[in-house]
Amino acid sequence: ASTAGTTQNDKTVLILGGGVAGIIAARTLAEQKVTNFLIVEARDELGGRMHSMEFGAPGRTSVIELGANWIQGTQEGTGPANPIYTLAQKYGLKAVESDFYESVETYDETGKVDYLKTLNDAVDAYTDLTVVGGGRVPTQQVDTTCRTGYSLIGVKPQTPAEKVVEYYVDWEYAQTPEQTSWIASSWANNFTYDVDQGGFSDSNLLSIDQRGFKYLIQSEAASFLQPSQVLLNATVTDIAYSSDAVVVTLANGSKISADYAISTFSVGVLQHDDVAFEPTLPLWKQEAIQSMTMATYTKLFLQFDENFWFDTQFALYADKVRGRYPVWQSLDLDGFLPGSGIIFATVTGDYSEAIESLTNAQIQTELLSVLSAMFPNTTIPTPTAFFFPRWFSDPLYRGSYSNWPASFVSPHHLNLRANLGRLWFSGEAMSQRYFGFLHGAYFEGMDAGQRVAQCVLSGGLQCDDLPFVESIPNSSPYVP
Ligand SMILES: Cc1cc2nc3c(=O)[nH]c(=O)nc-3n(C[C@H](O)[C@H](O)[C@H](O)COP(=O)(O)OP(=O)(O)OC[C@H]3O[C@@H](n4cnc5c(N)ncnc54)[C@H](O)[C@@H]3O)c2cc1C
Repeated sequence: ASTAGTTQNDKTVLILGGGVAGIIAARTLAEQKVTNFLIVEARDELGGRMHSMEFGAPGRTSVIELGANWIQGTQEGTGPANPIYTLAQKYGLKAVESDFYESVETYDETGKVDYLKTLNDAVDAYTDLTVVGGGRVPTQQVDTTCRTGYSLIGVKPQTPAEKVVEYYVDWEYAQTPEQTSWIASSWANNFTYDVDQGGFSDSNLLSIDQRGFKYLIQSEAASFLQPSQVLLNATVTDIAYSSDAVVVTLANGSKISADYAISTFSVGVLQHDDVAFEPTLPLWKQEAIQSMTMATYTKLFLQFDENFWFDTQFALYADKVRGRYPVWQSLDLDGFLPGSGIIFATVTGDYSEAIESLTNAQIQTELLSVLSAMFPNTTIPTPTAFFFPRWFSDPLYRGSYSNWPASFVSPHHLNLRANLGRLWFSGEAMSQRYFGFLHGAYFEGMDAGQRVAQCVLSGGLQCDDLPFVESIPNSSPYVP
C-alpha cells in the first residue's frame, strides 16, 4: 500500500475508512468492474474495529481481540448464513462455541454464590422481552425502552444478583435497558439469532485465532485489492461534497477528488466533528446522526502467572453498583488459550466512558479488588500484564458500536443512510436490522457498493438517491 503524502486525483470512488464496510464496498465495486477506487484509512492496517493485539509478559504472549470477537449467529442447515461466518469458513478461522448459559459461575461481593436459577429466569425473561418487543411492529405500537418493556412483562430487578443477570441487554447493546430501544433491539436480536424470524442461528463463535479475528477480512481484502487501491496512514479531515464530485482533504494537507465517495466512519466520528463537512451537513442529517447513540463496550485484560479463578468460560459478578465489572471471561481454558494466564472483564455504556478518564493503575487496583471479593480465600497476585482499549476517547471511533435509542424513529434511520449528492454513507450504524454487528457493516458495505456501482456504470443516469425526510413530524403531537 502507498502512504500519505501522495496526492491522488481523478478517482471514480473514494471509500473513506478501511473496516468491514469499506472493504466489502470495495469488493462490490471491483466485482462490477469499477476499479478506479481508493480506500483511505487513517490507521496502518485494514480491519477497523476488528482489531487484535499481542498481549502478555515477554515470552508469554497471546493475540487478543480489543474489538469484535464473536461471530454472532452462524447458520442453521442450509438457511441464511451470517456472511462473517462464511468468511470464517473460507479462511479457516479458529473460533470456538461460546456458551454463556452452560459455562458460567456466579459471584457477588462475598465470593461465590449460586444464583444460576435467577440467571436462567433472566434468560427466559429476555426471550419474552424480544418476542413482545418484536410483536409491537405488526401492531404498529410506539417504541419505548427495554426498561419499560421489562416492567411490562413483570421483570423488576431489585437485588444486585437480579440486576447483574439482566445485564445481558447491556452486554449485547453496550448500554442499559433505559438507553436501549425495545423494538430495535428485539429486531436486531431476532434477525440475528432467531431462525424462525429469518435469523442465522442462536450460536456465538468466539475467535481465538492467533492470526487475529481481523485475518478473515484482511485476507478477503488481499484477494481482490491492488496496492494502488489503498492509502493507509491517511486521516481525512474535511469532506467537500456536491452533486458533481467529492473532494477529501487529508491531515497532511493533500486533497483527493472523486466522482463519488462512500463514508464508512462510525456514527461516533460523525457526531464529534472529527471530520468537517463542506457545506455543513443539513439539519435533517445532523438530527439523524446526533439521535443515534455510539455506545462503548470495553474489555479489560489481565494476565497472571497462575490461573486461580473459575474453570467455566464465564463468571458473573454482582456488585452493589449495577454495571461495575459484571462479566468475566477466562481464556486460560482447554479449547481456548490454555496456559495463557489471561482473564478479562467487560464493562459497557456510561461505566466504560467513566473509566476512560482514570489511569491504568487506578483501574487495575479496582479490578484486583473485585477479584479479591470474588475469591476471598485467595491472595490475588500482581498481574504480569494489563491492558484495555479506550474506544470512547479514540478519534477514529468515539465508542465501540451504535445502539438505537427509543427516541430514534424510523425516519431518522432513513435520514442517517441517505446520500448527499455524490456522498454516500455506510458502516454498521446504517443497518436497520443488524446495527452494531460485523454482519451489519458487511451488508451495508455491499449495499453502498452496489448503489454507487450503479451510479458509475450508468454514467450517473440511473443513480437512485436514497429517500430522506426534511422534517420528521411527531405522529402523536403534544396538544397544548
Ligand atoms: C469492543 C468491541 C466489541 C465488538 N464486538 C463485536 C462482536 O463480538 N461481534 C460483532 O459482530 N461485532 C462486534 N463489534 C462491532 C463491529 O466491530 C463493528 O460493527 C464493525 O467492525 C464496524 O465496521 P465498519 O466498517 O462499519 O466501521 P469501522 O471498522 O470503524 O471502519 C471505519 C474505518 O474508518 C477509519 N477512520 C475513522 N476516522 C477516519 C478518518 N478521519 N480518516 C481516515 N480513516 C478514518 C477507522 O480507522 C476504521 O478503520 C464490536 C466492536 C467493538 C469496538
